[in-house]
Amino acid sequence: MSTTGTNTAARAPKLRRIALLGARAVGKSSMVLQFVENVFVESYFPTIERSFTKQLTYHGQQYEVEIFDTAGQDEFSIFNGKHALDVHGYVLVYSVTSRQSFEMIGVIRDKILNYTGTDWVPIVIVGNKTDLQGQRQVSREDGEDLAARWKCLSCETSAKTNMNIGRAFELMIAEIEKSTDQVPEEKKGECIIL
Ligand SMILES: Nc1nc2c(ncn2[C@@H]2O[C@H](COP(=O)(O)OP(=O)(O)OP(=O)(O)O)[C@@H](O)[C@H]2O)c(=O)[nH]1
Repeated sequence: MSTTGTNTAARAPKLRRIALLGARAVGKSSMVLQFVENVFVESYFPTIERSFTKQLTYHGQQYEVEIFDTAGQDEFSIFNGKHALDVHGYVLVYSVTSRQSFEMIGVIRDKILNYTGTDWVPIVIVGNKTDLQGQRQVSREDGEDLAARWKCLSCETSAKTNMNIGRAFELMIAEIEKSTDQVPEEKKGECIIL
């Protein structure tokens, strides 16, 4: 049976670019390393900026996902052209053991919205380090309530035990697809310039 152009296009991997942003040491690099290379490293090396690529299949569609692991932010970090990334979606990571890191994702989201001049961008909120239950400062409900307010998706993860790491990236793809479904066909695949 011959393959039509449309079917071929449907099977071609879609390129999706994702940036991980959050406070220092919340586990952004650990999440990416667990997702891409299935490893967890206990030692901490502050990130400057790295990118990784991984193929995944979601709802029968192949994706080539380019992931930008960014340097940890604090309230004084300048969010400007230095961090300029062409991305489709943002994974905002906090640690469930740090209230401050939870508050930081609000600061980062405001910077993204200011920078893009929009009131909504595809975001997934991720509360990492759930294996450290005794040190919790942010409840699951806090994360869910924030996601409801921001109209985005959220989940909790542990990069250490590999809990929900794949799911966090799948939710990001889902959120991006939700947004690209709402734009005309010829605009699909275009990126938001951050
Ligand atoms: N227990 C536990 N430790 C974690 C988890 N994820 C990361 N860590 C540890 O937390 C520390 C910081 O992890 P990184 O992945 O380097 O954090 P980061 O957010 O990339 O840090 P920056 O580069 O400063 O932005 C490291 O010592 C990790 O081993 C987790 O899920 N559970």
